[in-house]
Amino acid sequence: MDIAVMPADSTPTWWPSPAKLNLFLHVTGRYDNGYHHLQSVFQMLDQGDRLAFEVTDDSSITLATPLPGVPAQDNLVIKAARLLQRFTQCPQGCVITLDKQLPMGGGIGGGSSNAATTLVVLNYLWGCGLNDDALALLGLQLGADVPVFIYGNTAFAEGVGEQLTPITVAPACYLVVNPGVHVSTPAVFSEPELPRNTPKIGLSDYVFEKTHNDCQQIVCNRHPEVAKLLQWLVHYAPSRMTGTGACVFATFSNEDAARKVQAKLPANWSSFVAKGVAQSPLKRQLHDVYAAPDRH
Ligand SMILES: C[C@@](CO)(OP(=O)(O)O)[C@H](O)COP(=O)(O)OP(=O)(O)OC[C@H]1O[C@@H](n2ccc(N)nc2=O)[C@H](O)[C@@H]1O
Ligand SMILES: Nc1ncnc2c1ncn2[C@@H]1O[C@H](COP(=O)(O)OP(=O)(O)O)[C@@H](O)[C@H]1O
Repeated sequence: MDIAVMPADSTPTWWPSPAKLNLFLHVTGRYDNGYHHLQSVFQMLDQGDRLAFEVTDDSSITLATPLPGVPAQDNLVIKAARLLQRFTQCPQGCVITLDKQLPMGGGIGGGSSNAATTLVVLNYLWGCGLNDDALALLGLQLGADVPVFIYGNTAFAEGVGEQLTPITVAPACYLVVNPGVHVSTPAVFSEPELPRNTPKIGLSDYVFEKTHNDCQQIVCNRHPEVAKLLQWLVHYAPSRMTGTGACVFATFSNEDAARKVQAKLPANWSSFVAKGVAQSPLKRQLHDVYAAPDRH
């Protein structure tokens, strides 16, 4: 799989819904409600899905492009649109088109990003007037990873991933590989052997080599294909699993180097190459739209 760069000027207006990587993921404790206290760096990528929105005068919300295996009422795009409509009592509705490129359930945040793009763009198109903090709070009801996509910055994260501080990391190009196995996030977090006491680090202490992903060993034990992929990739570049898996990323200083290794990948592993960006393409596009002189 090779994901095309998202155009900002095609018709209909496409809105980016980028992927993320967890450059590291430490589990530092557990809340009373069972959720885990995490530390992570969310790296925004320049590649992802894209969505288009057509506003309607009635209140119906429709997804024109259903996802195989995901009933419409469970699709995070529909859930996000309904949540915003209910919260703001907006009388308008919409028809949404989702161009799905990212593998689902791979730890690269596709569903959460789709929800965030829906909240951010409908807030603009419906004229709801919510700020990012309000949208992030709404988004958190849909998933722990939604707020980072609302703010759209590469960020150091704490809490369940909602306490975010922008961070500057070294420019890099990533080869993201999908081993093709499905890993359940709740299953990983309910594993008795999951390390849950990793000492906290400060934002300024973050160094890739001195951090790790606490979920990686558990996932490798349960899914040998992930372990095999990691063993293959580390031969070429520093590599790590993202989130609760199953995707794995290898880090390169430039696109050519990433593409050379991509060309050597065994055919059973799909992959894409993406650049790390400080600000998500969604936020850049939104900024341009708000800055346009003819906006109504
Ligand atoms: C851990 C991360 C890192 O990015 O994994 P990935 O999903 O990206 O792989 C995410 O924060 C996941 O966020 P998200 O996928 O939105 O998770 P949610 O729907 O909120 O939670 C799914 C389930 O995971 C567990 N969970 C999730 C987040 C957290 N901090 N502690 C938990 O224990 C809970 O059992 C929860 O019911
Ligand atoms: N719009 C959507 N895109 C992707 N997955 C979705 C969407 N709506 C609901 N889901 C469900 O959410 C699950 C997690 O999706 P995703 O965010 O892609 O993975 P992850 O949280 O591992 O990065 C999927 O397996 C799917 O069942």
